[in-house]
Amino acid sequence: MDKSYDLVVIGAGPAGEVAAELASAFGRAVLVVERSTPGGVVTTTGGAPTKALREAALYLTGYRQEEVYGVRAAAPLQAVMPTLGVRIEQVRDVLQDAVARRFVARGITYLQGVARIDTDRTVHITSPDGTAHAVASRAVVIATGSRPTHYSGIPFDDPDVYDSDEIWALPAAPTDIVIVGGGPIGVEFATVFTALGIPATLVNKSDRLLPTVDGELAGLLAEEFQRRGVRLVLGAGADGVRRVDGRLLVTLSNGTALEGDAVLFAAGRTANTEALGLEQAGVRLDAAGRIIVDRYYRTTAPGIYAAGDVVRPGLASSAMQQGRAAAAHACGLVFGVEIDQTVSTAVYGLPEVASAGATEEQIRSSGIPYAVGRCDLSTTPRGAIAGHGGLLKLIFHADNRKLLGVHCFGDIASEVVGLGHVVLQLGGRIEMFLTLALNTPTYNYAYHDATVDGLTRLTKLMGMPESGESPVQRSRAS
Ligand SMILES: Cc1cc2nc3c(=O)[nH]c(=O)nc-3n(C[C@H](O)[C@H](O)[C@H](O)COP(=O)(O)OP(=O)(O)OC[C@H]3O[C@@H](n4cnc5c(N)ncnc54)[C@H](O)[C@@H]3O)c2cc1C
Ligand SMILES: NC(=O)c1ccc[n+]([C@@H]2O[C@H](COP(=O)([O-])OP(=O)(O)OC[C@H]3O[C@@H](n4cnc5c(N)ncnc54)[C@H](O)[C@@H]3O)[C@@H](O)[C@H]2O)c1
Repeated sequence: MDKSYDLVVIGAGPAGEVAAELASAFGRAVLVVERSTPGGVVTTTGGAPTKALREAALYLTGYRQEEVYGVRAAAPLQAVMPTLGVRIEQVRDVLQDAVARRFVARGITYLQGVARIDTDRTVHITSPDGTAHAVASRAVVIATGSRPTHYSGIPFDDPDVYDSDEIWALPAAPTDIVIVGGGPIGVEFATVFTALGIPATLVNKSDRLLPTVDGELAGLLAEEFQRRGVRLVLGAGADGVRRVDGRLLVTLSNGTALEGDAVLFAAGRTANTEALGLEQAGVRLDAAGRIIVDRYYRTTAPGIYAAGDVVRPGLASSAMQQGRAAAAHACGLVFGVEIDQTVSTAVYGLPEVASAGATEEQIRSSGIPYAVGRCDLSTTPRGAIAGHGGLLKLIFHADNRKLLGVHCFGDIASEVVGLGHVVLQLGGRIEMFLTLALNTPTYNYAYHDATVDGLTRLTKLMGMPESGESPVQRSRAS
């Protein structure tokens, strides 16, 4: 045995990093094993590179500024493509270096290699040069993440059929592209290709985009995509891809087919559980191949925990919360066990779509009486200056006026929902926004107008209930 640790963390993505840092902050001896680079998917093919790509594509092509200023200071596509690659590498380097530095600063031992767990929580590590290590640990956190799901019938070995890991190796701009999957990945890549002037078709099995997002915002995004020339094919699944006369043909469940120069398949992710020795270690998987955990992120094997995408592919934010909770329990710490139950998401489309809390569909089906306040962002000083519209939508309980959900469609929507997220966490009422001297011009000022709108609608409803379409929905389930 090379050494003994209090905690061995397998995987240096967001879940693994925060698990390690919490345990180390409380004086535990921690080893992180990572087969690739520090930072996980967020820094290699996920959150940071995709947003860096989007931001660079929008900036270099002047895409969203043309309709505001009437001129487009765009660089030609041939010049833009290499610049995008350079920029993404810079962002990756900054973030991977930052994670590596944090490990050093926090006294966490970091070892590059592939890890496998043995029966007695011994972890075997094979370094890139083939050197084998074996370490003992009081506890192990598995944070090995996920990868794109490959479905049978989809020829991923074709050089022009990509998943969201391989798309980064695109050698040149395709003449057009079919994107399969209308979840966050499909929406974000449709945004990038459209900004670059590459015709994109987006196919989604579900009859709407972003099935987990508030329907009103998903509808606004679909309208905006169509206005900008994205071809949307909703309610049809892609069941095959083949080559016909040099082009790719994507066959759909509705009997039709779509043609493209390239295909991006972005329809879900699969947990990385292979070759970890889980079976001999006693760690059980569910039917979808994900590690089964309890509320403390304990697996079915004593002293072995799992967190992040390997438990359920989701967001970096929730992966971090789970990693912290797992490490806290593994090390007997009380700090950090609580998980934020407010669902919060941000998808970086055209424009951003972000939410915290319940959607209108969820609230309606729960039978809670609710009201909605809206603000058209183009009517706020900040929106007018930017020249871009959008929507801030606040949903609140009609009886006690507690905020239930906040949804935003517009520039920096991912930042704007933060204020609502805090009020949701505090269990605050909608009028809490009126107690804040919200700075202007800011997009956050829209909370003021949306609150006044919501209260006005609520008062009208309470005072004079009437049939027909009402801005305030009183929907008590029978
Ligand atoms: C294209 C894309 C965009 C995304 N955008 C966002 C976003 O904007 N916001 C957001 O919140 N989330 C986003 N996500 C999701 C987010 O990236 C994941 O939820 C998050 O990375 C999960 O963190 P994790 O630590 O569980 O796993 P990962 O980040 O996948 O890290 C797991 C690590 O474990 C390592 N590993 C695996 N097996 C072993 C082994 N046997 N031994 C050693 N190391 C191993 C891997 O190399 C990897 O580094 C995006 C995902 C994708 C694919
Ligand atoms: N900004 C963000 O937060 C962000 C960005 C990218 C990815 N992610 C995360 O990464 C993970 C993967 O994202 P994703 O978009 O691949 O998956 P997803 O599961 O969120 O969405 C996949 C979509 O593809 C559709 N689909 C499935 N099979 C299909 C088929 N054969 N034909 C057509 N449509 C099909 C589904 O109906 C669904 O709408 C998610 O957990 C997501 O939260 C988050």
